[in-house]
Amino acid sequence: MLSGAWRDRLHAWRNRLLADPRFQRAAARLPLTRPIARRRSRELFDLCAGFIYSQVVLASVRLGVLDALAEGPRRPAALAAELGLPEASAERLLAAAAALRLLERRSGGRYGLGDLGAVLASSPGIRAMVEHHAVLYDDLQDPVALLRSERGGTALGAYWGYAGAEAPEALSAEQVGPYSELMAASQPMVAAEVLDAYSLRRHRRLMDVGGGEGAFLLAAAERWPHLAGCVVDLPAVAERAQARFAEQGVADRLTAVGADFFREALPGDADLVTLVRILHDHDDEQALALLRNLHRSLRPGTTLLVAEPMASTPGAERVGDAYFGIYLFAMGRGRPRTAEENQALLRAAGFAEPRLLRGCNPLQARVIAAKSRDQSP
Ligand SMILES: CC(C)=CCC/C(C)=C/CC/C(C)=C/C=C/C(C)=C/C=C/C=C(C)/C=C/C=C(C)/C=C/C=C(C)/C=C/CC(C)(C)O
Ligand SMILES: C[S@@+](CC[C@H](N)C(=O)[O-])C[C@H]1O[C@@H](n2cnc3c(N)ncnc32)[C@H](O)[C@@H]1O
Repeated sequence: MLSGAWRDRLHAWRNRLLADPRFQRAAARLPLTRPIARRRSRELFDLCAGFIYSQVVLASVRLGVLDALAEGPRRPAALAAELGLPEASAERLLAAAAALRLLERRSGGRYGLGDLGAVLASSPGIRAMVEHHAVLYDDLQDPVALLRSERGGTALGAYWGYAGAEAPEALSAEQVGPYSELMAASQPMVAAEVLDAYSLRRHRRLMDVGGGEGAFLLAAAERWPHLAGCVVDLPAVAERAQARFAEQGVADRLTAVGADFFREALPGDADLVTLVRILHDHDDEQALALLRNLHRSLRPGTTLLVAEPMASTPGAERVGDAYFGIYLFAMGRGRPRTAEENQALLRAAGFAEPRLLRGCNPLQARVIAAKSRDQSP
């Protein structure tokens, strides 16, 4: 094993080599290194141009290109009028979207859905996120100013009304509506990952803490019809959940409780508790306070699942460290934690045996299971 100092020397040598234009030209010419050189230059180009790709995705979603092509391939001229675009603009957008594999060129000058476009067209959750990113775009206009600023005071912080609120329990229906809708739209992707990672067969009662308008609880109850449960969230959000349960005719099995999860006692009758996309919203001190408050409410042996995207996840570093790292920074509080950091927080709050579950796709969430401990002295 190389020591840290030797590894640093090796990296310094590699970086000098990579920065040398003669090495770059030679690597691009040699048949053995050419594929690597091309891949690296494409990767760097993509990092520099990613904002344009994102806007092509946004335009395709907003103009309804994907919906239109979900019905079958079309020519640009035929699509232009429907999209409300001049023909030349439609051609430019369709060619860009095809290069990004949202679309594919088909025979006779037509375009159809590409493989990535087919997934995007089928997912209201991803589309809602694409639209939502407009809020973050404003805050990222000057990333250096954002990074130098005191955290808070951003458009994204205002969007997530509870972030930095003195009295989150007083948030109004108007303040919680947009984020609750966004969370509900994107929840199916997360719920699938969590429910595939952990079987609820032997559980009877699920409490989803910070469960929004109940989308995760509904997905769990649909997969496991024997299950009853409740959502705990801020009063204005719990009202939305209650209305949803009534609308779906499951209000006898699923209920909603309005409470501040930092300060109030939570119902203690569940044998499974979930925190889905919750802990990373909060700085360490608050996350620990939440876990401790939760632990106080639970019977010993209750299972807790923590599910959220995590930092340093092999193969999903860009999601955890880059996307959610910057997203939560702009939001004004919280950070993506590694699985190990989340496990340490759980132990510090009194939970035992935290273990990372095997999942299918860590992009949406990784899942940690732990148990509440006996708290009697
Ligand atoms: C021959 C054929 C047909 C195939 C052979 C090859 C083959 C097997 C291909 C597989 C194809 C396939 C099934 C692909 C599936 C792709 C999927 C499911 C892609 C999913 C993509 C998901 C995305 C892009 C999700 C984006 C989510 C975002 C941006 C979430 C943001 C969340 C936020 C902002 C949350 C905020 C909450 C807060 C505040 C941080 O707490
Ligand atoms: C990022 S959302 C996650 C919602 C849901 N678990 C999901 O994954 O779709 C965070 C949730 O925590 C709730 N929340 C924030 N602060 C809270 C507090 N102090 N007490 C109760 N709920 C709170 C919010 O209202 C929101 O529904």
